[in-house]
Amino acid sequence: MNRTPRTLERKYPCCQMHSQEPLSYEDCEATAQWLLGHIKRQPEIAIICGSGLGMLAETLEGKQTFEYGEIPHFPTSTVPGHAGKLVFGDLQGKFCVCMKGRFHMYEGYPLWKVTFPIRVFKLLGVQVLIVTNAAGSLANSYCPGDLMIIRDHINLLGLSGQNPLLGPNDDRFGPRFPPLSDAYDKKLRKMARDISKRLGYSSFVHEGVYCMVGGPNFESVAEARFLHKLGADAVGMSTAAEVVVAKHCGLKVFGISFITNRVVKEYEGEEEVSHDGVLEIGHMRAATLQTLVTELVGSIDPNNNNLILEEKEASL
Ligand SMILES: O=P(O)(O)O[C@@H]1C[C@H](O)[C@@H](CO)O1
Ligand SMILES: Nc1nc2[nH]cnc2c(=O)[nH]1
Repeated sequence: MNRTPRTLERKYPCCQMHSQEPLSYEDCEATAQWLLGHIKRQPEIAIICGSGLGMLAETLEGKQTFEYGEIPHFPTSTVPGHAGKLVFGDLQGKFCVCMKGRFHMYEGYPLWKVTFPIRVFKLLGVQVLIVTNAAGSLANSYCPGDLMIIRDHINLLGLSGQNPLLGPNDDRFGPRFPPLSDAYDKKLRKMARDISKRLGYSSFVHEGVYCMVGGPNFESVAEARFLHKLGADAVGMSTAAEVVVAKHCGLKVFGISFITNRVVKEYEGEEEVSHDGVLEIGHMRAATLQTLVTELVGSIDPNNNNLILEEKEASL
């Protein structure tokens, strides 16, 4: 029985999504074909811009921009700091596609819808996915404004049965049981560490474990302590589901978190986290993340299995 009242569906289109079947391979192909009919060539690298980090998309050269609403089957962004635009253009000589705004489960979208763009990117010819997000720090040594290269993730939703790959598997995307032990590409992580060193960023660039929770509330003190004990260094409301789908369809993945706040782990503390605070820190220090991602894109050879541009290899 469909329990979503029609008036609610009209006001919040994302409520309607719950009553739909997951989008098929053919739907993804239709979206990819529509985009290929509008862009000059196939993108090699996709970048997902997290909360408040969309300015990176503005640095692309020869930009072509599409509102999510005009792209067949695309959901729409409902969160401040997520503009809802897909931007194609050149970055460091690579043709890239940037999601200026992503989708979250707390907006009312099922995870297969949240991750739909990843499969479209694969069908567009993308080989490398760069995911960025805003996250709160659990590790005591991290400060707001720091960056964390994602070494691994804890997909708390996945562990509790909320996975974008639930349901019949379409082998054209990938295997029924994809391995996730090497989710965040080792070479890309090393490249990012080396670039951070060269840029003088080492003191505020960490490498750690990201935990995805459902949100939209920020953590209680007991939850924060629990996640820290589990081994998470940072927590956010995105990314892991996107990475599961990216690995399932064979993309190479690099992930980086922008630490916007400390997650409160003490009952005596005065700090309180807010989305406005997250956006404010994001704007203040977004340039450093932008520089690091731009340099990384410049060092990647998406067509080389080794991923590293030969002339850059010597300088790293
Ligand atoms: O899209 P991301 O993961 O960057 O967004 C984070 C998590 C929440 O959506 C929001 C909280 O302020 O920022
Ligand atoms: N869950 C969660 N997501 C965030 N996104 C930015 N900061 C936070 C945080 O403290 N917790």
